[in-house]
Amino acid sequence: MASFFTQLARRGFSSSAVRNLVIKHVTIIGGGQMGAGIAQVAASTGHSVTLVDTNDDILKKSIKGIEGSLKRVVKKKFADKPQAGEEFLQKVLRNVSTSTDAASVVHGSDLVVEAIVENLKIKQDLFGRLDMVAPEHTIFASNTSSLPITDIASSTNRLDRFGGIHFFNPVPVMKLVEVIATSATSQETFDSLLNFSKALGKTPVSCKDTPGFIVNRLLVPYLAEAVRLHERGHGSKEDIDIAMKLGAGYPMGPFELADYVGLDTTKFIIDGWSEKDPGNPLFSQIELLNKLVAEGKLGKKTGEGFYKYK
Ligand SMILES: CCCCCCCCCCCCCC(=O)CC(=O)SCCNC(=O)CCNC(=O)[C@H](O)C(C)(C)COP(=O)(O)OP(=O)(O)OC[C@H]1O[C@@H](n2cnc3c(N)ncnc32)[C@H](O)[C@@H]1OP(=O)(O)O
Ligand SMILES: NC(=O)C1=CN([C@@H]2O[C@H](COP(=O)(O)OP(=O)(O)OC[C@H]3O[C@@H](n4cnc5c(N)ncnc54)[C@H](O)[C@@H]3O)[C@@H](O)[C@H]2O)C=CC1
Repeated sequence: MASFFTQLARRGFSSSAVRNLVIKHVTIIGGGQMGAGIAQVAASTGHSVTLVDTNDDILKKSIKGIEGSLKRVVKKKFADKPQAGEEFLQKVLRNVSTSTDAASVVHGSDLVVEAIVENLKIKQDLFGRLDMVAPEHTIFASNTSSLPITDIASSTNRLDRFGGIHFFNPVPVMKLVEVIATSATSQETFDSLLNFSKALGKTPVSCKDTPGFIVNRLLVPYLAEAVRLHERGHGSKEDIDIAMKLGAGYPMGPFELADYVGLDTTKFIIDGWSEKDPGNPLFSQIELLNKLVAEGKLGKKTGEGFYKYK
């Protein structure tokens, strides 16, 4: 059945008539680490989710990943009730459907969350196409790590219904969501994204549309400096990782974390920022990172990055 807001939109009410959209159906585009994690958490909290990627093989892998991660959650949450745990798992999986054609599934969506490759042009192309077919009331949001939400939104005609919703990896575990408003994001859209984040059991913080928002503006220079410190011969990867875990209390050292995030995504972020701010030494090229990415060593997801995982 169409949601209340879909019905409103069909009757010609624009988003400005809707004070705070209650999000029920979510389309998530990109079934990689982040998209699959967001889909899992949204489905676990009773949302109906359509997960989109470029082909069925990737989507099968995404669903398998969601199932594996859910099993870890269920094992903990339903430790004394395995039958109830199994029922919960099956119910959550039933909340997720998949598609390789975003344009054909967004018609029923209250919210589209994009979690595809960190490339401005590709994100703009996607949202530009979806803007033509999505209902009036549908909110668009990007999970970008580093790109300006304003630039991504510029390919659409729904600047008031466009914001950033930045999750952290692994999504089922990390409690934070950064909600980003551009100068054109309406208060209704922003509130809907904040409430959606809370409905997922996360703690949202409000961010401006500035490079890296809050967390990555602080995290990226730290990670980059860790590699430079190593390149200068001032510490082994292993010692730097141990030092930051045992000395600063971080759950992962910088090299472990970069491998976990993905070195391709890491390189997209550094390249994008150094292009925008070429003189800034914080974002200068990192030879070791470039070499690993050129060799297809993208971190944990490919079995090797700074470390080996096989
Ligand atoms: C060096 C290169 C420099 C280049 C410079 C440029 C860098 C640019 C990079 C920018 C990156 C930007 C990315 C971004 O936008 C934002 C981010 O997401 S940053 C990443 C944030 N994440 C973290 O910091 C993660 C830190 N790590 C951890 O918190 C833990 O290590 C982790 C939870 C991942 C694993 O914990 P650990 O104790 O090691 O392992 P366990 O297996 O025991 O797990 C603990 C606990 O958590 C549960 N769990 C783990 N993973 C999942 C999962 N996928 N699904 C469900 N549950 C999971 C597990 O079951 C355990 O639960 P218990 O209750 O303890 O049993
Ligand atoms: N990896 C991380 O730790 C974090 C990443 N992010 C951001 O989330 C986004 C995704 O990152 P990951 O999930 O790590 O990447 P990933 O590489 O694991 O997954 C990206 C997925 O998007 C798919 N894809 C690419 N183009 C597409 C298109 N046009 N239509 C549909 N699907 C498409 C790919 O096939 C792939 O499955 C990026 O913008 C990244 O910056 C945000 C927070 C943390």
